[in-house]
Amino acid sequence: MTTLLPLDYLPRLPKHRDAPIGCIGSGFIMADCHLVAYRKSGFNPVAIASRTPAHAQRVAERHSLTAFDTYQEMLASGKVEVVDIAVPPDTQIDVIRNVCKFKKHVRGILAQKPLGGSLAEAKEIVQMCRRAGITLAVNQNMRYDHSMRALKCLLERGTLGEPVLATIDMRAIPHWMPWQQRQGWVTLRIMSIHHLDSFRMLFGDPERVFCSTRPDPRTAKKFAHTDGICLYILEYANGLRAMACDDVWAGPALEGAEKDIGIRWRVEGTEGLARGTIGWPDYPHPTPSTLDYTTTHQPGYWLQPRWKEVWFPDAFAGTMAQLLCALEDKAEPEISGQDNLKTMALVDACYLSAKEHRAVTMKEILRGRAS
Ligand SMILES: NC(=O)C1=CN([C@@H]2O[C@H](COP(=O)(O)OP(=O)(O)OC[C@H]3O[C@@H](n4cnc5c(N)ncnc54)[C@H](OP(=O)(O)O)[C@@H]3O)[C@@H](O)[C@H]2O)C=CC1
Ligand SMILES: O=C1CO[C@H](CO)[C@@H](O)[C@@H]1O
Repeated sequence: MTTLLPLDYLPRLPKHRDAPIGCIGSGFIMADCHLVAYRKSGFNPVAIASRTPAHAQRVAERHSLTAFDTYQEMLASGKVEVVDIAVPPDTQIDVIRNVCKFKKHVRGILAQKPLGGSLAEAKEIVQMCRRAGITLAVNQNMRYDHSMRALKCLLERGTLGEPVLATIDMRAIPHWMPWQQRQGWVTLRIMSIHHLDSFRMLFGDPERVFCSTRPDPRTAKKFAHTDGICLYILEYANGLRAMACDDVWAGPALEGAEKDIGIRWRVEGTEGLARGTIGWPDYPHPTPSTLDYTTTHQPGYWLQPRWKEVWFPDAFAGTMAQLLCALEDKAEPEISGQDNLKTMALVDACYLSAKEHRAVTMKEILRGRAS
């Protein structure tokens, strides 16, 4: 008989959910994901401001918030204790610098990924928040994808034994954001950052990375870039190898050929094998992530737990919850700004490895050599 032990695939929620949240930015991710998840979880978003007041007003009406013409006015109102930011990465440092001026009222900031335009900027953001006494968390929300959390639970229980080989195979076309063009980034700092961060959450920090990239033929028609299709291998001291193929081209699927879109992952351990999918945003159809596993502890079966929650928007409850819990516990958030510097460093290691066609250690990047 198969026994399916319950897996902890949901985030820990704070005891009190009434900390007033002020939102900065009113684009896709704020309007369709953060705020939807916060309302579902009983959190307390109260206000919003953006660059264009009419955009903030529109989202305020949809989610029953007070709109302010500028985020400085919102912060000066004294009504906000937690600030949720979703603006383009190259504008995030200035926004955070200004939020820190309101340290009298603001206790926590949830910043979007990537934390800054570079590792150096991310370090500055971490220092600014520390000096202001504000708790900084990062919205690296793939860590709260339900299949990733369930997988982490299996690893912690030893169901898979020692991890030997982990792979992520992404064949999916993200929505492009206009600010990516001025950065010249397509994949590593936008999408691979989730996979690199998830590998860190699951297995810890690797020693070095080998990365190879090429332009994505579709996006190359819009702007020059190097990091379209990205392949990378992480080497861990204990022998584990983690590898990803982030193919945001995914073949000529938008040019008339059939689509084969999705993110698949697999972890092979000495005592078990897990495989799964990350539910790719497919509005209006919710596509939950999946997990199947088999283990020598219960031979002869695939176990297939399922759930109804989806990565977008439900995982955004987790990233806000980790900040609210940290404020409640007076502790560091699970994805603190400080922790996220290592993910930013890993992204830089990938850029440098691809540029110089060699292995790059995390130490080399953390010591100061950036791409
Ligand atoms: N964790 C995740 O899974 C995801 C994270 N993201 C991240 O979220 C961020 C935003 O992405 P997304 O919503 O898709 O982008 P959009 O381009 O849709 O929205 C960006 C928003 O930021 C506002 N804005 C721009 N500059 C400023 C500024 N200086 N001050 C205040 N507001 C500003 C814009 O204002 P306005 O419209 O008012 O002019 C707009 O509302 C990015 O960093 C992206 O990487 C995005 C998708 C998923
Ligand atoms: O972080 C991200 C996660 O997936 C999205 C899917 O459209 C991306 O656009 C985004 O940047």
